[in-house]
Amino acid sequence: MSPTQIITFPDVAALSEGLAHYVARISKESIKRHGKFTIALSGGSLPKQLANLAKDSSIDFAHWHVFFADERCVPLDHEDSNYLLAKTYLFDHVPTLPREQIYTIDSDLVNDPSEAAEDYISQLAKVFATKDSVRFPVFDLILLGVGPDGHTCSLFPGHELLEEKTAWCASIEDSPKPPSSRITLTLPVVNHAHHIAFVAAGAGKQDMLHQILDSQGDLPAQLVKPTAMGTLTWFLDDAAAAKVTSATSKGLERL
Ligand SMILES: O=C(O)[C@H](O)[C@@H](O)[C@H](O)[C@H](O)COP(=O)(O)O
Repeated sequence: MSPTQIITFPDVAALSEGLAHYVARISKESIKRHGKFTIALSGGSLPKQLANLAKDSSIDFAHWHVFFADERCVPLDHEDSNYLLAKTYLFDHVPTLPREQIYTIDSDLVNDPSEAAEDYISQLAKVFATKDSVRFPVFDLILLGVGPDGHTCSLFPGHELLEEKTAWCASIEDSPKPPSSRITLTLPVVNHAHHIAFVAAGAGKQDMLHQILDSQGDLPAQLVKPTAMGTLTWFLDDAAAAKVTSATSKGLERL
């Protein structure tokens, strides 16, 4: 497994710039390699940090296929919707990204999370071939956030969903972070991605990041371990990284 890279930036503005460079690079490499770029986005503070991507005219959004690493079971225009956040900060500013290549939760199924997860698996299968022909989707890039309890996607500490070994997407109806009903990519899907990047900023994440990055454990974010060919990169601002003692490299120097 390739080693984890931890990259730090002086502030959130610099982090967003560095993240945009990184996403643009992987988008180019992926489109060159297989004619498309498959990406999964998280919610929380992440979509706002992607706004710089819309300013990069070298990005070929026409070949993007966008999924959600997790989604809340709410209508797409609800204030809790991760799709709405991504639309507000990114999709509305990139008219070249075809709307049919943005794969959202089916808003008719938000009252039935397990049906919504099944439907999302079918949507994944359209892009990643059928469930029978591939074991797991291999995303070019999955962008993750991390919560103060060490959760990522909608995979929470101690939750039975961490044991899921075969499903591509699963539902959860007892999420400790509201809203309680969600769908989420599973750990095997996350770990099969070519590139996985965590993005975290702010002093409120210092202690959790120290625990995640400087020790071994079974917090959901610690269970994100790319399979053989994958890379794992952490994008942190200095405030979030203040207590991390593992080797870090400085922002754009490395990118
Ligand atoms: O739908 C969600 O709730 C998110 O996808 C979740 O997994 C998020 O990424 C983390 O909670 C970090 O959130 P912040 O970036 O807001 O701290």
